[in-house]
Amino acid sequence: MKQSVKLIAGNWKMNGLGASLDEVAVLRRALEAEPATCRVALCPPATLVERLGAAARGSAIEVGGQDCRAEPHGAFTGSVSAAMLKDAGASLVIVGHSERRQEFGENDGLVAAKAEAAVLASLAPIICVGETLEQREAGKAVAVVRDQVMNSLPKAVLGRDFAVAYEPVWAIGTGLTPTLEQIEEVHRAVRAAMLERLGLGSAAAPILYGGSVKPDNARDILAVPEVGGALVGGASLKAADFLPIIRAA
Ligand SMILES: O=C(CO)COP(=O)(O)O
Repeated sequence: MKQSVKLIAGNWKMNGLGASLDEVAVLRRALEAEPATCRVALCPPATLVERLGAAARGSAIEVGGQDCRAEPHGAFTGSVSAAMLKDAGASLVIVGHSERRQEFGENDGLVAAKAEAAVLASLAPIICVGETLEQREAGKAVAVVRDQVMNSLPKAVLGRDFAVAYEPVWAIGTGLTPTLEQIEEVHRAVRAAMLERLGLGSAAAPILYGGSVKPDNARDILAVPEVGGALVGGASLKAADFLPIIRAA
């Protein structure tokens, strides 16, 4: 199923201080001069969500968080709830990024709970899945990703704004990408799993590709069937890199 409007989301990870908002101003001016034909979002560190929201206010740039706690509030030192991100001006939140699955031991059940918390707070979750290099080399990529989709998507996303992001762990920050055929194979499997899990109501939710998306490969990747956008790490930090990816959508 071809999506009409793609979503290009930038994940700044733990990069960016106040000065990075200059890049947002550059991006904003470029998009005001020539509007994007896709949705554009930036997910900065939590400390910058509010300021980035202010810098982007009135523009087409949406703001997102990079993670949220599944619980609405409580004694969870260092955590941020979905409602707090919403209150700070976010409209989206990434959940289940492989860096959190690996470094913080987050499993599919927790990711599903976070995605549910996000929709309850009226945030659109971007739910991440993806295989490790070991799993791909063992021929298990499709099975692993299918399993993650079946278990990381709560029923609560049905009828809501949400996206799934396929990010092969071995492609993140490495400059390596799967072939276009491999991307298509996994994206088709993700769509099939979404339909099996959630039914036809999930057909409009985009499936983003993430992992070493750059200005020079974005056009080809975004033209692959079932690729409904991109989740961009390193190349989202500078407007000069992010803008060509937006233009390729
Ligand atoms: O993890 C990613 C986005 O969430 C991808 O990061 P890179 O684009 O830097 O490979």
